[in-house]
Amino acid sequence: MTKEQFVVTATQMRQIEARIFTAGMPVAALMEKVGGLICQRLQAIISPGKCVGILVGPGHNGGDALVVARELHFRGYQVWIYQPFSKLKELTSQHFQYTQSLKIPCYQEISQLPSYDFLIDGLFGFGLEREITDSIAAAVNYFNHKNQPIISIDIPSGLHTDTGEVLGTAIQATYTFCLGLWKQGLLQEQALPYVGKAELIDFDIPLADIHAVIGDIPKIKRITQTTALSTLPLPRPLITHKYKQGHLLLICGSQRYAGGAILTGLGARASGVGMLSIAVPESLKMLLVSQLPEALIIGCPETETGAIASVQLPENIDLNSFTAIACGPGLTKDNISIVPEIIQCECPLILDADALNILAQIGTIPTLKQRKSATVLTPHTGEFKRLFPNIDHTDRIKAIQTAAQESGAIVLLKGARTAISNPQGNVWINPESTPALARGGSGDVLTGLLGGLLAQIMNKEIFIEDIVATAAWWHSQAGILAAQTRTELGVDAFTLTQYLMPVLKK
Ligand SMILES: NC(=O)C1=CN([C@@H]2O[C@H](COP(=O)(O)OP(=O)(O)OC[C@H]3O[C@@H](n4cnc5c(N)ncnc54)[C@H](O)[C@@H]3O)[C@@H](O)[C@H]2O)[C@H](O)CC1
Ligand SMILES: [K+]
Repeated sequence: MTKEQFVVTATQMRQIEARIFTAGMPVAALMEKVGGLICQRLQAIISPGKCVGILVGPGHNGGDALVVARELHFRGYQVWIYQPFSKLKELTSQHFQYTQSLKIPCYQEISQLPSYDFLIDGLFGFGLEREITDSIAAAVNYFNHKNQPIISIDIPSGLHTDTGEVLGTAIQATYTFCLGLWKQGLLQEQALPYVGKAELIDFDIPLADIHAVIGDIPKIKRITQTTALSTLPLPRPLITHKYKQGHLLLICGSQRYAGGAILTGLGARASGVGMLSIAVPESLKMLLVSQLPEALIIGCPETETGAIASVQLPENIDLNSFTAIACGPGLTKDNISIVPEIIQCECPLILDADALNILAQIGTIPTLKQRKSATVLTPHTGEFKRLFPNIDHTDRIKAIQTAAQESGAIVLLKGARTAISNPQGNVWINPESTPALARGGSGDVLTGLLGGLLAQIMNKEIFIEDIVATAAWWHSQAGILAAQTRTELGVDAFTLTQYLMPVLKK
C-alpha cells in the first residue's frame, strides 16, 4: 500500500506520531523537517519577494507555521506573523521567540495587519478540540472575506479532523497541505468548501508505525489511480474470446426514459465487456439496436405505460447465463415485479435508480436477504435515505457501513465524495470528482461501466469492492477530464461516455 491510500483520524495520527517520538525522533526535529518540506512546496507556488502573512496557533500546527515563517524570511519573502494567543506550547514558544529576534513583524490585532499576497494558516491542526470563538473566529472570518489565497497546514483551521464538520468557523483554504497521512475529515463531503486543492506532504512515516496503529488492512481507504488501474482487466490475455470477457445483462429503459438505456449501454461498452445484452421494452428495441449495434437487444413485453412488464429472455438463455446483471436506469416504478423477478440471479447484481426505488418500496432488507451472490447498490443521497430510512444519516461513512452491514450488500453512495462500504465495514472513498457530473444520466453511465467491469472479473481473485472503487474512480476522472476541456457546464452524460477511454489513454 502507498501512503496516499491510508486515511487516519486525529487519535490515530497522534498515536503514530507518538511511536515516532518514542523511537527517538525528537519532536523539534520532526517539526523542522515538516516545516522545511512545506517551505519547499510553497516556493513552487509563491514567487520570491511576495508578501506572506502567517497565522500562528498555540500548538504544533503553529510551530510548523513558525518554521515556515523563519525559512521564507531567510529566502527573501516579506513575512509577517499574526499570533493572538497568550499561551503557546513550549516548542512553539521557542520558535516564536526566534522569529521575534529576527525582527519578523508580529501582530495581535487584525486591524493592524498589513496587506499580503498569500496567507499560511497554522492556527490549528489535528489538535483542534472545540469551536473556534471570539477574536479567533473573527480573524478566521476576516481572512476568508479577504478572498486571497490561503494555504492551510495539515487541515483548514476549524475543521473537525475526523468528521470534516466546521467547529464554529473554518478557514476556506485554496490549498491544504495535509501532513504525513490523509486526515479522514478532508475526505468528508461537508469539508469540500474548505479544503481547496488538497495534497499530501509525506514526511517519511515508517509503514510499520502506520500498520501498528491502523492494522494490516485499514478499515478506510482512499481510492488512488494506482489502486484503480491495478484492477482493470488490462492488459487482456493474448488468447481469449468474447465469452471469456464477461457477459453483462442490462435491464433498463422505458418509453418515458429511453435515453437511460442508451447511456447505460454506452457506459458498459467502455468497460470492454465481451458480450453485452440489453433488455428493454419491445418498443425501444430498434432504437437501442441503432445506438449499440454490438449489443444483443432483448425486446421485452411492456406495460401500457411503456415499461418492461417482465424480463423475457430468448429460449435457452436464463438469468444465470450472465456474469453480471445491472438493473434500474430509466426503468420507472410502473412494474415493481421486476426486482423480485431477478433477485435470485446467481451472478453479481447491481441495482440502481428505479430498481432501488422499487427495492425500497417492497422492503430493502427482506428482499436482499434472499441474495446468495454479491449485490451492489448505487444510490444517490435521496435513494439512499429511501432505502434505509431508519439509520442515522449524519455521518455518511457510518451510514453506508451500517447499510451495507444490515443489507449484506456493497453500498456505493454517490456524491461529491463517493463512498463505498462492504458488509464488513471496509470503506473506500473517491477523493476527487467534479460538479460537472451533477446531471441527469451521469449515474446511468456509472451503472453500465460498473456492470461491464463486474462481468469481467468472474473467477479472478479481484475483490468486487475493488472493482466498484475502480468504476467510481474511472467515472469521476472522465468527468474531470471532460470538464477540463469543455468546462463544468459541458459534461452531459453522452459526452461523459466519450471521455471514459481517454482517461485510460492518459
Ligand atoms: N505532534 C507533533 O509533534 C507534530 C505535529 N505536527 C503539527 O502539529 C499539529 C498538531 O499539533 P497539536 O499541538 O497537537 O495541535 P494543534 O496545533 O492543532 O493546536 C491545538 C492547540 O490549540 C488549542 N485549541 C484547540 N482548539 C482550540 C480552540 N477552538 N480555540 C483555541 N485554542 C484551541 C489546544 O489546546 C492546543 O494547544 C498537527 O496538525 C501538525 O500541524 C507536525 O506536522 C509534525 C510534528
Ligand atoms: K491549519
